[in-house]
Amino acid sequence: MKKPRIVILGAGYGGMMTTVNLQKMLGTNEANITLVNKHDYHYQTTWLHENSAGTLHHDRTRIPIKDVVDFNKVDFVQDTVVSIKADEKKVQLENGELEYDYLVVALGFEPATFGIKGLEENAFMITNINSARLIRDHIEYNFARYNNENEERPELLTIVVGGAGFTGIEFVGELANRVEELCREYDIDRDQVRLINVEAGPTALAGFDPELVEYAMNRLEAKGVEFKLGTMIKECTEEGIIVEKDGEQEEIKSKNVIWAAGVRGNSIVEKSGFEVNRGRVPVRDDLRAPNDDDVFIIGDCALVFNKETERPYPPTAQIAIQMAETTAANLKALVRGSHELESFEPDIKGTVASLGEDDAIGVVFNGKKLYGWRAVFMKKIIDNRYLFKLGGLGLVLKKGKF
Ligand SMILES: Cc1cc2nc3c(=O)[nH]c(=O)nc-3n(C[C@H](O)[C@H](O)[C@H](O)COP(=O)(O)OP(=O)(O)OC[C@H]3O[C@@H](n4cnc5c(N)ncnc54)[C@H](O)[C@@H]3O)c2cc1C
Repeated sequence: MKKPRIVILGAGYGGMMTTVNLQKMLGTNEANITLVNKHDYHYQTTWLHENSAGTLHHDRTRIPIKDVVDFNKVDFVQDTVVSIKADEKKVQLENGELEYDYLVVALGFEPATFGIKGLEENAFMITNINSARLIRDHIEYNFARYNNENEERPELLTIVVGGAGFTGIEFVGELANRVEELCREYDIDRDQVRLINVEAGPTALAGFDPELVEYAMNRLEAKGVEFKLGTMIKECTEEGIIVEKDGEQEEIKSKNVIWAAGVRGNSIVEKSGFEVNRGRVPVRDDLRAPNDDDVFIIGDCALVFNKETERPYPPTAQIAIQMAETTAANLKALVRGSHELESFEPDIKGTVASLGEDDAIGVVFNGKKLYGWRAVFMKKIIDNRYLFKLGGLGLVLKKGKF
């Protein structure tokens, strides 16, 4: 009998964990498993703000796929997905085409710019290893330029971060530490540097416990972060940003604008004809696409509602990893001829946001609040736990945080 072909698109949290689970659950005689990814490495998206700020080298964040995936059991194809032709059960790659019986779409996120003028052209975005390296080098280059210019150009030392959500706050926390180092390195007085965090909503870290938000803002302000809350970015230009608060517009000149205020699912999914809501596919309980029994959509490409609050779960690595576990179990069932599939039940264990490497806030285990070193410690446990699940103790020792 012909073995079913399982194709997994994207080697992020969702794709890697699906692959690693399947390679343990299925025998090589049961299915042909293929993993497709742009690069030959997996990266931890949750560490990209550190790579972007320059507080953690990107090689700590990258993990060669061959170190984790058994190439005797899984075919790895390094290529870029162009489109999914679900009606033909094919995937179009830049350099070829793949046919599948079952497909797992785990292509991750894209920045959402909400139509703000000039943002795509002029702002940097934290999306992958390459964009993180660019942001790090760009900021450092501007600091290096500052004392070599004939006229004073404070915009070289002005860093604007759009968005005070989870990613924006974590990034600003890293930058606050990095700015100190850059000032020492390039003979710059810290007072000349502006690190501005702009947020349209009335508070930073919307949805987080207000006491923790206050703690985070106080700690970051003490490190020199200027918050501009209730402030809309109206436009981003080559010179900086134009913001509006209470009907008043202001221009903030900056050569370092980084947009960290929103994500949507990879647009390949929408362009391939899957129906999306806020850029993500509202999947069925078993994580399959609404009208396709052979396509699972997971991670940041999927939209899953919290049945109690009737609001969508925010896209997180935690959820992507859990979705991968359900998807692998469901694929195993389908391959073995069962049609009784598991429903996905998110098990939110908590959320911890870092404020630089030396501080953090979090809510864990039924609402317990954590601050400072306890939260830092918890964040390391979360990160190391993932590495353990992915590649065992060896990977924790190689790439873990201690
Ligand atoms: C700075 C930052 C900090 C975060 N912190 C946290 C946190 O602390 N906790 C938490 O739970 N979540 C956090 N998140 C969210 C979390 O990273 C995402 O929800 C998670 O990465 C989603 O996993 P995924 O598998 O859907 O996609 P990803 O992990 O983004 O993986 C997608 C993969 O697909 C590949 N790919 C994309 N397009 C193509 C293509 N066309 N062809 C081939 N391959 C392609 C990419 O190279 C990548 O390997 C953070 C996000 C950011 C940006």
